[in-house]
Amino acid sequence: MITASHNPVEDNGVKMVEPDGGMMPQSFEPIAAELASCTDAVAVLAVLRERVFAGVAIPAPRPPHVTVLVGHDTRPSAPHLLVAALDGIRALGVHAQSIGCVTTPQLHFLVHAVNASAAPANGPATPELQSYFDTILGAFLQLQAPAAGSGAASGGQTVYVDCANGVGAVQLQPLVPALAGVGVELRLRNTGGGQLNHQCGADFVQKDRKPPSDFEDVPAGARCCSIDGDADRLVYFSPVEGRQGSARGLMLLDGDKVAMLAAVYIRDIMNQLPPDLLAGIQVCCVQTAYANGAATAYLRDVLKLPTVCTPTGVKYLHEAAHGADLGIYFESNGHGTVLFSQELLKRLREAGDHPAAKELLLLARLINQTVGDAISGLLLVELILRRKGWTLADWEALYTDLPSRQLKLKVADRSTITTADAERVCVTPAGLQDAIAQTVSQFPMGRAFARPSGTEDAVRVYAESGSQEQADELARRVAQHVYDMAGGVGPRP
Ligand SMILES: CC(=O)N[C@H]1[C@@H](OP(=O)(O)O)O[C@H](CO)[C@@H](O)[C@@H]1O
Ligand SMILES: [Mg+2]
Repeated sequence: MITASHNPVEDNGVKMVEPDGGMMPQSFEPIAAELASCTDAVAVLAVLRERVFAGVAIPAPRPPHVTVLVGHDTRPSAPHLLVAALDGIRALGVHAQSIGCVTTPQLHFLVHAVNASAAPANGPATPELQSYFDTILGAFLQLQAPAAGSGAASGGQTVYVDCANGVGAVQLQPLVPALAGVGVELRLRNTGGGQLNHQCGADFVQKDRKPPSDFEDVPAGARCCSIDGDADRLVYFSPVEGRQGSARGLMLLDGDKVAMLAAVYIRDIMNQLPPDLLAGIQVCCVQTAYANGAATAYLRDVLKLPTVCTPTGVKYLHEAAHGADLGIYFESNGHGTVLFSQELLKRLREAGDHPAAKELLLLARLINQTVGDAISGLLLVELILRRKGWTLADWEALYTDLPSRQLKLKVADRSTITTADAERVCVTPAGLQDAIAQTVSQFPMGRAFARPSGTEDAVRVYAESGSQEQADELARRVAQHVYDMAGGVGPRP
């Protein structure tokens, strides 16, 4: 998948999808990093010979029935990178096929689907994007029909969608008429007229806490959501009038809130299943250190669901969620999904006509099982809110986020900072963790950590405390410790 996701339009990159539709294995990361830093074709070939094709001729004998599918997002650099990618794959003796401008999760879904379906005698099945909509949207339409006599609300609902000027603007189109038919009016904004991810998109909304561009006329209190440039992240929000002429703000329902909504709903359905069906079935919610402390407390104290904390990055969350029969994982920034194990699906199928079992089986179709998916996530949220008859305010009221602050700073060499305990504790440089802990102890409900970013040359600091001012001050003081003890460069925070 040729995309740089939520990053600026001038960036581009590659996400690799495994034959089962999963993410690139971590063991390939060092090789991918070497390939990415090659400066010419000779160097690329050398890495391929030594690290990938060790001992095999290039081009290798063409493997029968092997096809590499290539998708891309809306970046202007996509067309020439697409040609380069297709040429490169074919030069290795492998069949390559472009499937055009698709979302990252659609590509994951299609790769999984072609490999999971029985291959016809003359080669693998042809990937059809329609199968994605048939599965995900089809399941939504079946699920949204309220059970007879349930009295679930089915009134009209308008949802403003910030498409980040990315591929979601194209791929959400088929949903518009389908959802209109069941009383949900999607109004797509930032559909390509402006710059990709600039002042818009899930990353902007979640980090800057401001309504995106092209939302000036959207009324305060409206139901809105925002996806990122390759449509694998989703956050909900509602514009809030600024006080006395100040800029408008927003009520944010981030990935943590999406996870809790999904957890509440799934727990309710599971409670309707016969207990023996669930014997030995493990449910797990996976979060990172960035999950708001109030969300973690809600999981533990109200939902009483087991939770796991992993390092930042969906590959870790996905892996941990796979370890359970039902794994719910979302990063606060809106990337995540709900995974069902084969064992759970088997038991649900065996339960025959049990309404709760049928509902969970449909949910496993509605929810993209390969990777976090903004389109599938939007349908999941709309389904749950409709089923519960909830507004965004009802959803937001599940728990109250602790005020938090994220900031980043530069140090000479961020690898001098190493962490443990899912990045919540600094191991080196010596003394940094003690300094952070000492500062945190002075703040009510204080929690803070610092970690080197995996994607940027920066150290990220996260803090939460009883008030916004305290969270801001705690983050600043932790950043000062990092600056002083880990070789900060530029102005001191
Ligand atoms: C705090 C934060 O949002 N970190 C992001 C960011 O990782 P860093 O390692 O923090 O740079 O990019 C990752 C890839 O998109 C995403 O998975 C992760 O959640
Ligand atoms: Mg993305």
